[in-house]
Parts: sequence; C-alpha cells; structure tokens
Amino acid sequence: MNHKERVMTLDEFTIQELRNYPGATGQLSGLLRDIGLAAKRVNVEVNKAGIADILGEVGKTNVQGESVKKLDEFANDQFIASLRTSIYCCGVASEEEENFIAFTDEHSRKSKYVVLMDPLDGSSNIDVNVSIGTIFSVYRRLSPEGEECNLEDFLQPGTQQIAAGYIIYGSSTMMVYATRRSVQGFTLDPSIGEFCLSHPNLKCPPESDIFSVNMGYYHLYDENIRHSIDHFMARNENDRIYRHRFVGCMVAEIHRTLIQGGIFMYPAFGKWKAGRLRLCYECNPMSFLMEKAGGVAMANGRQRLLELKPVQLHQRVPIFIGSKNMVDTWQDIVNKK
Ligand SMILES: O=P(O)(O)OC[C@H]1O[C@](O)(COP(=O)(O)O)[C@@H](O)[C@@H]1O
Ligand SMILES: [Mg+2]
Ligand SMILES: [Mg+2]
Repeated sequence: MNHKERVMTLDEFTIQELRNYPGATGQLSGLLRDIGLAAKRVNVEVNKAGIADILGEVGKTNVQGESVKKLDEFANDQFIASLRTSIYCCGVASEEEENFIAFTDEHSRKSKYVVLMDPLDGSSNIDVNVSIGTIFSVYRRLSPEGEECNLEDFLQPGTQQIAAGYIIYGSSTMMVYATRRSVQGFTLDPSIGEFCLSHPNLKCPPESDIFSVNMGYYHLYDENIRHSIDHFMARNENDRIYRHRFVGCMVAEIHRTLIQGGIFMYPAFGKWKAGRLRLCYECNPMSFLMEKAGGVAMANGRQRLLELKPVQLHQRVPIFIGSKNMVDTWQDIVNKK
C-alpha cells in the first residue's frame, strides 16, 4: 500500500458518516464503537484460549438447556458490561440471559436503543480452534425515553432494525455491520488494536456454487426440504456442480455467503420442530444484513423472515438465506413440491 493511502478506522468511518448525514445525532455511531470495544476484549481472550483458562464448560446450562462454555459466559459479561457503561443503550437481551436486562441509571434510561445479541455463536467450535462469532441487533425503543425499557422494545419485527451485524473471530477478526444505508466490513489490525475499513459497501453475489446445510440431519428434514437440497447435489458428471460447506457457526456461514455468495439453510426437523436458530438475535440480524447486501432471507418458501413478529425472546425459526438467485431458485423448488 502507498504510505499516503490510509485505511480508515471504525471510529474515523463513523465520524465521517456523521458529516455526510448532518441530521444524525451520533448515538448509533457511539453504540457501534462500544460494541467494537467489547469485541476487542473478547478477541484478546479468544486468541489465547488454549493457554488461558478459557476453554471448556462452566458446568451449567443456559435458558435453552444448552451447556454454557466459559467463553460464552466471558463474552456475555463483556458485551453487557460495555453496553451498560455505554450512554447509547437502554437495555440488552442475550442468548445467555433468560430475561432482558433494563439499564436503570439516568443516562441509559434516556438513550433510545436496545441491543439483542448472541455473544458467542458457534460454541461447539470453541474448543477446536474453528471460527466463532458474535451477533448483534439494534432497535429504536418503543417505550418512552427516560423510562426503563420493556419487553415490547425487544420483540419488534426484524424489519424495524436500525443496525445489525457480527464479529467473526476467524483467521483474522472482522466486524461487519449493516445500517439502513449499507453494509461495511472492518478488519482488526492487531498492530494498532483498531478495526479498519477493509470491505467497504459489501454486496452479496447474486449467484454462487456453494450450498450449506447440516447434512447429518438430511433424512430428518421434510420431504420438500430434502428435495430442494437434492437440487444442489450432482447425480452425474454433466450436472452442475455445487460445493458443500458446513462450519457449524452461523457467523462463519453468513460471512462466507456474503463474500462468495451461496445459500445457507437451517431447516426445522425432529426435536427442532420450530427450527434450531434463534429469531431475535441470530436470524433477524443476519437477515437484515443480508438483505441490505442485496441477498434474500426466508423462514419458509413463502415467508420473508424479517416480517415475522417475535412472541418471545428465545424463539427459534428455520432459515434459508443468501444469494438472491439461489434463494429464489430454492423457493421455486420448495413451493412446487
Ligand atoms: O451443529 P449443529 O447442531 O447443526 O448446530 C450448528 C448451529 O449452532 C449454532 O452454533 C448455534 O449458536 P450458539 O453456538 O450461539 O448456540 C449456530 O451458529 C450453528 O449454525
Ligand atoms: Mg448462536
Ligand atoms: Mg451463542
């Protein structure tokens, strides 16, 4: 790189955005910077997980009955602490907390945003050094500013999101977020400890040769879902070849899909009759981001995921998300059956 070309940091970028939109108050920018700061703290622990006492389980289960890993708990505590300190957030809901948390101090009560999050996504990858992530979603509260936030603030349809994004702790650490205007990707430069704008104005390619689904459950999926998956599997050498990927971490699947295109599916089946992934803090934020990047996100062959009205914080939902043409084709197949 020419030494005169300087990559903008997250802080610099959000300040520049403020200049472009003079009506903006800077509160969302401040909130995104606070989330970025918590992510850096989590990143430090993730990076030394093998030598710090951070691998393995805490020895308790969360509200979903899943075993909590030490890193799940650490990430949850870090993000909540940052948001509590932030003057831009009045409350948070997390995968690891049964109920939402309303921040009661004067500054927090006056702020207009609530945050929903999966502090550590892809938990089963932690102990084997495979990509993990954090997912977040930001809504403007419905309750009056100055009061404590309430459950309805957190149960808004995904279409109402103001911003959403993820942090991927992968071979490098990135923060990617969407606002109503665009999707921007920042890579953590460890030499200066800052997220730097590396992937401006991300767009999901409309077509790709990658499909992603847990094939271990193939025989448990409904017939029309199996049929739609079959479409991506070559039967003879003249068939179009698709490549299959499954990382076991939604953040990693979405990140790959955003950059290289493809379709990621997590259908309902067996014990996950309502789907496996969570609507409010996994599927809604990723669907918002994917749509802002030109992709599509469905809850079934006919239902746009973002239009669902959540009825509870930890609700689950099936998801079919990714490149526009591929999800459109998938819909045609699944609706015909
Ligand atoms: O291996 P399985 O059972 O298909 O589950 C994989 C899915 O579980 C998840 O890890 C669930 O998220 P958590 O790790 O936050 O519970 C997703 O990221 C991933 O897509
Ligand atoms: Mg998750
Ligand atoms: Mg999680």
